[in-house]
Amino acid sequence: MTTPLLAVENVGRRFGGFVALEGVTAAFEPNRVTAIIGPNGAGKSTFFNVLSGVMPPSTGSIRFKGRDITGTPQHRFAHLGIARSYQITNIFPELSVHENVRVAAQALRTRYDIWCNRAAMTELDDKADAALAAVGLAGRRDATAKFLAHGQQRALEIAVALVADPELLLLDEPTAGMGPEETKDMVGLLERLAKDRTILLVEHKMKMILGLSDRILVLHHGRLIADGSPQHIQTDPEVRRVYLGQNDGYA
Ligand SMILES: Nc1ncnc2c1ncn2[C@@H]1O[C@H](COP(=O)(O)OP(=O)(O)OP(=O)(O)O)[C@@H](O)[C@H]1O
Repeated sequence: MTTPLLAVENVGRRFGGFVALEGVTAAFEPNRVTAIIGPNGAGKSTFFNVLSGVMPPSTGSIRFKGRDITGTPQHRFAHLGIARSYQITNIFPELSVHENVRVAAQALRTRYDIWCNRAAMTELDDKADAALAAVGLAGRRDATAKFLAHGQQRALEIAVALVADPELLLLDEPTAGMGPEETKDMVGLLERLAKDRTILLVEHKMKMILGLSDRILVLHHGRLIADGSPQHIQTDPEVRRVYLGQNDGYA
C-alpha cells in the first residue's frame, strides 16, 4: 500500500463548549481528488481550517508525508508542500496577473535572496509565468487582476497557490459563484492539476463533485458519516437521508 500523503487521526475541534468536528480519521493517497461534502454547518470549513493550519485541532493528530504537523502555524504550510485557496476571491485587484503570482513567489523567499541575487528575480518571474501557464492565464499575464472575469480570478488564485509547487492543494469551493461554462473550465483545470498533485476540495455542486472526485467524504454534525467512491456515496442510505429535502442537486 502507498504511504498516505496526508493522514488525520481522531481529529476534532471545539469552539467553547460546541463541538464542530469530532473523531475524524482518514488517510489520503497521493494524486487523488477528494471532495468533502455535507449540509450547511456540517464542519467542512472547520475541517479545512484545521487541515491548513488556520487553527489547531482540539483533539487528534495530522501527519503529512509521515511527519506530525499537528499545530504547525499556517505560514509554514507552503514550505511543507501544502497550499490552500479560499472561498472568497483573495487576490490583489490593482496588481497585474503576473505581479499577483510573483509576489506570492517572492513571499516564499528570504530577504537575502531578493536583494542580493538578480538571478533570483528572473527565477521568480519564470516561476510566476509557469504557474500562469498551468492555469491557462498566460495570455492575460499583464492584465490588471480586477479586470479578469470571476472564473479567471479563481484560476489566478490557484496559480498563486501553485507557485509553492505544493504536493497537496486544498481548495475551498473553487467554483463558488461560477456559471456552468466557468465551472466546466475549472473542472478541466482541476483534472489537469490532479495528474501530479493531491487535491482536497470543499464543494457544493454535487454533479461536478461526482464527476471529478475519486473519493468523497461526507460530514454531518461534525462527524464523518461516509467515505468512499462517488458510486458508493450516491447509494449510501445515511447520505441520502442527510441530503433528503436539501435543494442542492443531490440525486
Ligand atoms: N469560530 C467559530 N466559533 C464558533 N462556532 C463556530 C466557529 N466556526 C464554525 N463554528 C460552528 O461550527 C459548525 C460548523 O461550521 P463550518 O463552517 O465548519 O460548517 P460548514 O460545513 O463549512 O458549513 P457551510 O457549508 O455553511 O459553509 C457550525 O455550527 C458553526 O456555526
